[in-house]
Amino acid sequence: MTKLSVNINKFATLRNSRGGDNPNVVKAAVDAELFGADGVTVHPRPDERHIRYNDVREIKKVVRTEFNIEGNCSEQKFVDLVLEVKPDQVTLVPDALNQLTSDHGWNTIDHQQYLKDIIAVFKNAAIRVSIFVDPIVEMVEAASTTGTDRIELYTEGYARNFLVNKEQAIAPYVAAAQKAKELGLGLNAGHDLDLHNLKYFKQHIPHLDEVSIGHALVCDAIYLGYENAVQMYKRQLF
Ligand SMILES: CC(=O)[C@@H](O)[C@H](O)COP(=O)(O)O
Ligand SMILES: NCC(=O)COP(=O)(O)O
Repeated sequence: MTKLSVNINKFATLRNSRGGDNPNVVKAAVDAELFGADGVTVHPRPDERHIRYNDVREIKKVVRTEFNIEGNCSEQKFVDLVLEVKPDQVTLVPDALNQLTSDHGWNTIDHQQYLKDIIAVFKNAAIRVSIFVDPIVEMVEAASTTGTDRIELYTEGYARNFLVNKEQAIAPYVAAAQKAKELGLGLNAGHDLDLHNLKYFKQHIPHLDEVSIGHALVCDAIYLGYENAVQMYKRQLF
C-alpha cells in the first residue's frame, strides 16, 4: 500500500493572506485524516510564510496517522523543532534561504558526511529519516550509505515531462526506485504530483511507501471539495 500524506502548507498560505485563522490549519490536518489520508506533511520554512513553527507543535497534538515534517536541516531552528515535536518522519530537503519552493534533491555524494552526521541526530531521537533526492542512480547509491531509512524522489521533473512524453518521464524514476529497493531503502515521492500523473507513477513504481501531495490537492479541493479531493487522490494509489 502506498500512503497518501497530505501536505497542508497551502492552507497556511491562504490563512496568512488575511492574518486571521481561516482556514484553521489544525482542522485541515484533522480533516485530512477524517477524509482518508494516511498522513499529514508540513514544510516549515525559515520565513514562516506558510506553516509556522508553532503550527507544527499544534498539529502534532492532533495527528493520529503519520506526521512528516520536511525542511532544511542546515537551520538549527528546524533541527530543534523536529527534536522537540518528534514526528514519525523527518524529510531533509536542501533548500536555499528564501526559495520559492523546493527545486532540487541532495547531492548525496558531496554531502555524504554531513548527511551521516545529521541523520544520526534524528535517528538517535527515534525519528524515521527520509532525504529528498533527484532520480539519479548514483545519488540513490550514495544515499544508502548515509543511514537514512528512506529517500523521497523529487518528482517535479516527472510532472513536467509527463505532459510531453510519459514513458520518458517515468524512466529515471523507475531506475532510481529499483536501485533504492535493491539497497533496502524505503521509497517516498513528492512535488507536483496531481490527479493526472499520480496513477501512472504508482503503476510503474508499485513499491512506493508514501507520496506527499499538497499544492495540486489543495487546488483541486477548491473545485471538488476537500473530502472528495483526498478520496480521489487515494483512489489513484490503489
Ligand atoms: C519537498 C517538497 O517538494 C515539498 O515540501 C514542497 O516543496 C512543498 O513546499 P512549499 O509548500 O513551500 O512549496
Ligand atoms: N514532499 C512533497 C510535498 O510535500 C508536496 O509537494 P507539492 O504537492 O506541494 O508540490
